[in-house]
Amino acid sequence: MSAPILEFKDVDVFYGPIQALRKVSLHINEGETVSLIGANGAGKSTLLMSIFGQPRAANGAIVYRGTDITHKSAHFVASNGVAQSPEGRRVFPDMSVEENLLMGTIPVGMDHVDEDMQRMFELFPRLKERRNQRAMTMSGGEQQMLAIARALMSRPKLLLLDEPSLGLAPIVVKQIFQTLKELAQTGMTIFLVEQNANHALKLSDRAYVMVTGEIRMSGTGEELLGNQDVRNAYLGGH
Ligand SMILES: Nc1ncnc2c1ncn2[C@@H]1O[C@H](COP(=O)(O)OP(=O)(O)OP(=O)(O)O)[C@@H](O)[C@H]1O
Repeated sequence: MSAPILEFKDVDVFYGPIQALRKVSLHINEGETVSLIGANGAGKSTLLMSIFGQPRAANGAIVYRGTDITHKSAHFVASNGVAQSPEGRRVFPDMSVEENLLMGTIPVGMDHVDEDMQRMFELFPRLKERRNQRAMTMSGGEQQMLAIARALMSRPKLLLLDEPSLGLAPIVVKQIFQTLKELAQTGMTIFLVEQNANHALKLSDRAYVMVTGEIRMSGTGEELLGNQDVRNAYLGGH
């Protein structure tokens, strides 16, 4: 078993008087695909954003590659190999596909930009066809591909994905998850936050279930897919 690349140790996060994360402990090993599933408002996005210190953990520790990053800046975390495809994609609407991809190099500089852009176009051929198109004119699925590719432009050691299936048609979700599977097979470490438990659990080596800010269950993707409580709560009982 490889070493954890990321660990949460008893992390509490508050928004004013509201406690959004409660004593959260979890870990992600190098090369793993791990997902965090849970309902609306469970705290999944908060957990991802707390890796960048926004919001900051009030108690506990977040450790990345052996360094306590609990009080580090978002810039420190990003320039040390963590990249995120945020909830709602947040592509730069007036910029072209290529310009959006260039923005992804900001944390690390442009030394490998041509090579990396080619790599993104191989992973997402649809982006190659649309390289000069403004992001705002692209479909939701294409924007999602762009958000993932933009994150990959910094050559992350850990890729965070917040709800990549959100608002997309089932066939597009299938394509996105197929690409994530290919990415995982290259050895990329992926931490995925999803409401679409079915796709997330099928893709993942391991997963955690979050309910109102607490980790309630964990196991392999397969174990959780077969768990009746998980099926009732997140898979429509089937
Ligand atoms: N900026 C904020 N200020 C106050 N409360 C917040 C803020 N952001 C999130 N919360 C609250 O924290 C809790 C967790 O929200 P969070 O967005 O992390 O959940 P989530 O599981 O990602 O849900 P969703 O899938 O709907 O995004 C919710 O009760 C939410 O209302």
